[in-house]
Amino acid sequence: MRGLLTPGVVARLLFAGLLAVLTEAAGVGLVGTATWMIVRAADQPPLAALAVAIAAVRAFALLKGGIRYAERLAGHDVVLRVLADLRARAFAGLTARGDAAPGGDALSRVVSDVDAVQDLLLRAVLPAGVAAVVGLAAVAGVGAADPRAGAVLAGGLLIAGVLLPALGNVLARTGPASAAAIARTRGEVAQSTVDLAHGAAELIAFGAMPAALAEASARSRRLARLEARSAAVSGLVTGAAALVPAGVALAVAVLVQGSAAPVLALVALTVGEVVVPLAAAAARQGEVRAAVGRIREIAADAPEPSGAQPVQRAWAGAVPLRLHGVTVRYPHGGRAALDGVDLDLPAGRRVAVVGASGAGKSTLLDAIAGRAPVTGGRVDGLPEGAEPWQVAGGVFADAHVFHDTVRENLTLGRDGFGDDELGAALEAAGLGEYAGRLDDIVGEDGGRLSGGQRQRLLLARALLDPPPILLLDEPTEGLDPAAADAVLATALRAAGERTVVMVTHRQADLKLFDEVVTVDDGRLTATGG
Ligand SMILES: Nc1ncnc2c1ncn2[C@@H]1O[C@H](COP(=O)(O)OP(=O)(O)OP(=O)(O)O)[C@@H](O)[C@H]1O
Repeated sequence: MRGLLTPGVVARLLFAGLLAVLTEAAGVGLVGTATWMIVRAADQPPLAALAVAIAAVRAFALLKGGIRYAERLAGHDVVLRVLADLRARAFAGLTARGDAAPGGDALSRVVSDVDAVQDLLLRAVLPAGVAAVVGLAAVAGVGAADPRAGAVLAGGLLIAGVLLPALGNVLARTGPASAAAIARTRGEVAQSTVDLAHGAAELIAFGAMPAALAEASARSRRLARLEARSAAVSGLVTGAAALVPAGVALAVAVLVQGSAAPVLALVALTVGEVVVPLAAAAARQGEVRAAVGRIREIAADAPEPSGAQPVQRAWAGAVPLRLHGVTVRYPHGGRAALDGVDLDLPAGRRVAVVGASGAGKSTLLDAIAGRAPVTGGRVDGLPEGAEPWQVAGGVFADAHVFHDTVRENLTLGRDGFGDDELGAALEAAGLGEYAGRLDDIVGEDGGRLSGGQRQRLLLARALLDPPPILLLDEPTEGLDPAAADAVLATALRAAGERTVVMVTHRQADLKLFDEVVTVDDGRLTATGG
């Protein structure tokens, strides 16, 4: 994953791994010393003969707990840093793809796929590294004390730490409950949950809720069945792996003679337990790998972070723009939504855009604002160093109202707007009654506002810091004719000398504009003054 495993991250991972190795080593030391002490105590020696062992047991027990705590802190610290970075990239990647509203499947996948990376690091990469180091050291140590015991331990570790995880991995990748089938079904469940939540009112109004619920429940049950099968496979493999250390301990106890037998057997048991979780981790690897692949693909679209301070204000000064043969073709659309459009927008021009529904009016505004995929022609006039949104923007057809305060919906997190400026924007949009209620929450997508108030809030957002080219897509939709006239008049006054391009279906608006252009099937068919 590009740039994710920086030297700093790798160093932190290695540090967490080192602490994990020390924790396991302390655990093995604790078990070995305690067993030796118990065996030795059976001979009833003077207490002084056990003093060192007693001190060592205490020291190992304290060290194990202490280092385990530090290891958890270090491991989670590095993983949470990686996840924070990855999440930012994934969302930047989604934005760069131009998915204005990614579906429930895409959103839930970004969340769960990022969590899968956590699983990969914390449950697979770190434990596998730790198991390899601890296993090799233990085989060498036990082998030095008794070669046959060393060989049995090595065999047991290979079975529990390599063969059974490999088997779990293969089983999880094939068969009806494969990771891919689970991921697909989980995506379907996420999508239907989002649809149910967002469309509940319509589904109830049309009496379609029972059918939609039945379909969503069937999908959930299918997912539960697949997950149960997959859990059974991983449970069997993990169970088998858990039996191996016990078998190894038994074999060592039988093979080794004398007082070393219990010590080596229990050490083998403890070391064996270090590799047991690998089987479960490996059974999830198919799913985790698929998730990591998807998130890598999304994050690859993210632009490199520039490190520069974000620009927060609109471009100061007039900007004339000119569209030359602009063609827009949406990725999944059939024919061109805009087809070879020429339009001159000298500074201060007021242009009304009319046309039938679906003709391409909103797409024209999006092309001017640099939001639409322009596949042919060009838009000239963007000043050097200006971001497209600084030059042209306003009220778009797909504008979103955030489940936040009036203030946040106006500033969208940009700093430096005083309450007086916010109040003036609200007044200019005909929503003066909210000037004293800037901290009121407006509900999800403006659900606590009327349709007309929601529209005026979007207009106020556009008028707070208007760019040189103000784009308004039916800004007075939802208002009665008298209110629409009044709001448009004050909004145009607030726009001052700026260029205004406005989509409207209202004949009454046209007299306020220098030019009226008609869009028909993606083409500008007529212009009039
Ligand atoms: N994101 C998109 N992906 C694919 N096709 C799209 C997208 N947005 C718009 N279209 C298509 O482009 C064409 C023009 O749509 P546009 O929204 O510009 O029309 P409009 O004139 O603004 O319509 P209305 O008056 O109904 O808002 C339509 O055929 C529409 O289906």
